[in-house]
Amino acid sequence: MSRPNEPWRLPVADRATVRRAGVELVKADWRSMTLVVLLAGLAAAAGLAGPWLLGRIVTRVESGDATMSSVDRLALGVLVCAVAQLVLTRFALNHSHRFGERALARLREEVVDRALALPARVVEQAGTGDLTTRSSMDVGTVATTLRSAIPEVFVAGMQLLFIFAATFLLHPLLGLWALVGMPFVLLVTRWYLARARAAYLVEGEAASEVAEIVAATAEGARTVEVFGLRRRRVRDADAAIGRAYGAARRTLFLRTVLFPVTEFAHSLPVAVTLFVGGHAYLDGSISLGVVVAGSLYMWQLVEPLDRVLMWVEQLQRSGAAMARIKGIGMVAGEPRSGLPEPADDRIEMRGVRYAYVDGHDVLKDVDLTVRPGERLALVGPSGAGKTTLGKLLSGADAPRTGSVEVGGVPVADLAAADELGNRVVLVTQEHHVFIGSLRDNLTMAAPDADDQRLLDALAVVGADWVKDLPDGLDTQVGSGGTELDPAQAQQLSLARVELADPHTLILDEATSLLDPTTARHAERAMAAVRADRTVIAIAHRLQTAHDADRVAVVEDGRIAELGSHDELVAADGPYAALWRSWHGRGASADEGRAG
Ligand SMILES: Nc1ncnc2c1ncn2[C@@H]1O[C@H](COP(=O)(O)OP(=O)(O)OP(=O)(O)O)[C@@H](O)[C@H]1O
Repeated sequence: MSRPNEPWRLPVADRATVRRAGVELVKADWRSMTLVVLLAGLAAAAGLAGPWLLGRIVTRVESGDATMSSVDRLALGVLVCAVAQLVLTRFALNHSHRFGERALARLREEVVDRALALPARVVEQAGTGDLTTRSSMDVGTVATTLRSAIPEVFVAGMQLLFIFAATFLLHPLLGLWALVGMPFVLLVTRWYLARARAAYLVEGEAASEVAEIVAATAEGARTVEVFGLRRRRVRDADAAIGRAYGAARRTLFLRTVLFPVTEFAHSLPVAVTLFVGGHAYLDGSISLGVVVAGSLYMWQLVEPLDRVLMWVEQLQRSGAAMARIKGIGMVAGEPRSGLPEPADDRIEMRGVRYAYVDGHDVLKDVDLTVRPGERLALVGPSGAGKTTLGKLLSGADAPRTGSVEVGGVPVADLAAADELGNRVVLVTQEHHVFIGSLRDNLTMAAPDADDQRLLDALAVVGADWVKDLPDGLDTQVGSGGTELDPAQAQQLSLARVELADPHTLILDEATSLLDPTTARHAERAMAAVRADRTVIAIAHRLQTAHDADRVAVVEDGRIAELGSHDELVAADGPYAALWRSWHGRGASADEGRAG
């Protein structure tokens, strides 16, 4: 699948990591797994008693010493064993599914944690398609295995072991012939296993590529239309689908060799037992009851062998899926535990360099100290690096070199450990309303907050509309629920900030799309949240800079000037020029301040 200009992809974990991950999932819930194995073993044993009892009935009838009551007793035994098998299997499956769901929940949480911890630059490089496929399709594949694979493989494995043992005990000759299909199974499984992991990894990667192209085309539909790129996108999508089709055909080919050969190998012992047993019966060396029981055992062999095989295939598929899921963590890194507590609220950037694309630094040796409680405005021409600076200050990404720390602890580490949200928060113009109740939307910022605290936070941002909601904090919002207008959505997200209670806000004051009345409400809500906090504002309006304690002028990835509005105007440097051009060429600083 290697192609020229292949895009950068998220990595894939090696076999040892996948094995360790599987073991850890089982270890985390080992009691439940032990119970499942025990129940499954008992069910398998109960299943074996049936053919053995049937064989005894045949032997008695054949030897002529069968009475009505002895046959009835044996038949009742068959029935009891069948019922016992049914009940034990039911409980084994019930426990195994519950184990699977718990393990899956842990895996899902891990995927979400790791995906959220991915540096923004990595997400952009990898594309959302790959990430989405890994966290949905791949998690789904592993889910199927977690729910059923372990108990099913155990049940089937034990059944096989017991059946072979029972056949040997019944008659060693029949026991030996029972193994006749094994060499075929071993050879074809070896052949398959040598190829399956690579083939399934390619299949997963091809699915990611299709998802990526579809997502990117949908997101950029207007651009595609405006620039007449439709044909090109269709061609790219066709090529990706073609590769996905080829990858799926390869895995299909592997299955079409594996399954028929093993089907044949499974049926072979039944035919051989009937043939060899029949001859032995005719020459009087074996009883009819033994041949019947032996054939029934061989017949019983087919189903667990089929199941084991199906799961071998599914395990390969989910091993590849797990390798892709664990690959996300390889970039995000393990969550760091035991981070020291920041000594204070001071934010320091030292010698920071940062690049989106290797070799093109967009921040170049930035040093900046933000004092607790101050209002700092970042200004500068478009593309100078203000937003990037904001991203690094908010821990969304780590610098390439240098450090960004709050109270002496790297902000990116605090963000990865989920410890930054109550210290430094980036407030943008995107105000996401999550599907769920209003309460859910708020408590995500403060899980322990009671209703009164939630209502107080809403009151701070002026969200009076909460009183009019039919179900109050229980009102369902987000897609499909009560529609919140842009101003309400902003108030909700600012109420979340108020609840998280960070000491520092980084405000990306992107040009607002709100209408004037809504903008006024929004401004009031924002002012309420800003009060008593350190504020770093990425300013698009110079009025913000004018009102700030200090202004940092960013030019070409560097801080060109730093000082108060008055100092910078007096210095007559780049800021003074910006200020003058905002007020009209030649305007005095006093006039500017009045504006
Ligand atoms: N995701 C990205 N991938 C590659 N380059 C990027 C990315 N985002 C920004 N850049 C580049 O980094 C540089 C700094 O961009 P940044 O958005 O930080 O500037 P800015 O000062 O905030 O600009 P604006 O005022 O227009 O928002 C620019 O040259 C921009 O093209």
